[in-house]
Amino acid sequence: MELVLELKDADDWIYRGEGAANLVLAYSGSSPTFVGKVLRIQKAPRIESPINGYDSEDSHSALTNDECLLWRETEDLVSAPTREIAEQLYVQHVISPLLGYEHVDAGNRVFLSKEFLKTVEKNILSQRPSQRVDAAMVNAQCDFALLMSDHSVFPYGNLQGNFCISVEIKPKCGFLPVSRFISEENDIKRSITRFEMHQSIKLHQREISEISEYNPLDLFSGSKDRMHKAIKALFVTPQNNFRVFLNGSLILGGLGGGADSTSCMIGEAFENVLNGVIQADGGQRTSNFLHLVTEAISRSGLLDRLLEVQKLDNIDIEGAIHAYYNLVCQPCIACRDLGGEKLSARYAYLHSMSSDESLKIVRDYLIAATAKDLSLMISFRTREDRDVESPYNGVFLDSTNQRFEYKESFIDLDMKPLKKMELYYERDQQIVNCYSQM
Ligand SMILES: O=P(O)(O)O[C@@H]1[C@@H](OP(=O)(O)O)[C@H](OP(=O)(O)O)[C@H](O)[C@H](OP(=O)(O)O)[C@H]1OP(=O)(O)O
Ligand SMILES: Nc1ncnc2c1ncn2[C@@H]1O[C@H](COP(=O)(O)OP(=O)(O)OP(=O)(O)O)[C@@H](O)[C@H]1O
Ligand SMILES: [Zn+2]
Repeated sequence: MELVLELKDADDWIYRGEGAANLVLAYSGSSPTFVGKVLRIQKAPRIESPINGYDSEDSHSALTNDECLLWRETEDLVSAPTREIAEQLYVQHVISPLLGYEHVDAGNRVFLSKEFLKTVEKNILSQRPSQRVDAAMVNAQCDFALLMSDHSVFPYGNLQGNFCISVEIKPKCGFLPVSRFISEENDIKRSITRFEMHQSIKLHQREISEISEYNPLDLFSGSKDRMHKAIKALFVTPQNNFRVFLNGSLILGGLGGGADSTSCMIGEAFENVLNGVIQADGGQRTSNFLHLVTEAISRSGLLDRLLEVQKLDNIDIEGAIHAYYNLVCQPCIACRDLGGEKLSARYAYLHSMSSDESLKIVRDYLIAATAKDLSLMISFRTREDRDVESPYNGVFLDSTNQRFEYKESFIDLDMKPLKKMELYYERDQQIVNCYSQM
């Protein structure tokens, strides 16, 4: 049976957060169908741009012809009647096998009445960050949303008296590119992470107020000490890379966007909120909690799996862009901009590839792009010794003598539009140039 949300349901849905493309609402009512779920609603930018994949004329059509070619091996995806359905199938058939079905929820479609959408948008307006409000609104043309597990709680509610504390990490790209197609001018990319370089342009454009202390290479290093260093850095400079929720309420980081660095006051407030969650004296709870997160992440090995998917980008955008122009059968803008016979010769190899090879490069690049932009949510609750049948992994925190169990899920697994390849190429150059100048 199709689920439909109508005006009468609107007040049960409260603001949980948002990114650039979607608004996420949590359920506060009592219907068993929705308890423990979130609703992910598409947004529409106030200024449309086809290059971002946003084009109202296009938004209800399915994939473009070139995208059908790209994803032709995933048959269902190509025959999907709308782009939204294709995107859901992408998560199911392309991403889940790579990241693990048990860590991915592709969601179920729920229909929304216009009145529901309008009322919800009005109800949550005051909680949305102003820059997100200025950039986009609810997509009124879209009459459905995705109903997904709320990863900041455990399914079927918490055991009595128990809590759920969850951490959301957007790790970004965890490796340095080694592609031979990176030009000499951009050699810096081989030694400085994209994340670090991106900070310069973000600072310059006042998107952030301070440079992050976080280094993705530490998080993905496999060394527990370095992972811990990364988690501590994320805590200090959460930006849009780190959030903590207690029973679904945000207790650290920015709701719907980035957050300023963690001041002493915020740090103290966080330490106080952890009272009753982490059994330690004041002053030690945060530190123990960050150890707990490190322990869980390093045990699970999920970041190794994620890194493998990110590394499907193995020739860098400076290589993949040429394959893109092969695929769309257009003159290569990258070769045009690079100019000079010597440079063109370097890329001639890419332009002489078979169409299957070009397709594979671009497909892998776009899958990697999803993996570089997703977030990982890890939720913890205490485990009693008697909970032996629990389906979740356990972790023991020596310093507090507490046993926890945790589950890990990936969110934000959107398919990136093929057209975005051009933007990726431009952005890559901008990031390197800005970093080099500063
Ligand atoms: O390119 P990046 O690294 O800036 O990533 C974009 C993200 O910026 P970030 O650097 O994480 O602050 C950006 O995040 P914010 O809006 O900055 O929170 C989006 O996730 C964007 O994806 P999409 O356009 O919503 O599909 C992301 O775009 P994609 O590159 O993943 O397509
Ligand atoms: N299944 C979920 N369970 C709990 N919280 C969620 C879930 N999905 C999303 N959220 C919350 O909502 C926020 C926005 O969701 P999401 O990242 O999917 O938006 P987006 O617009 O696609 O992001 P981006 O800007 O990266 O494209 C997340 O940062 C997270 O805090
Ligand atoms: Zn080229």
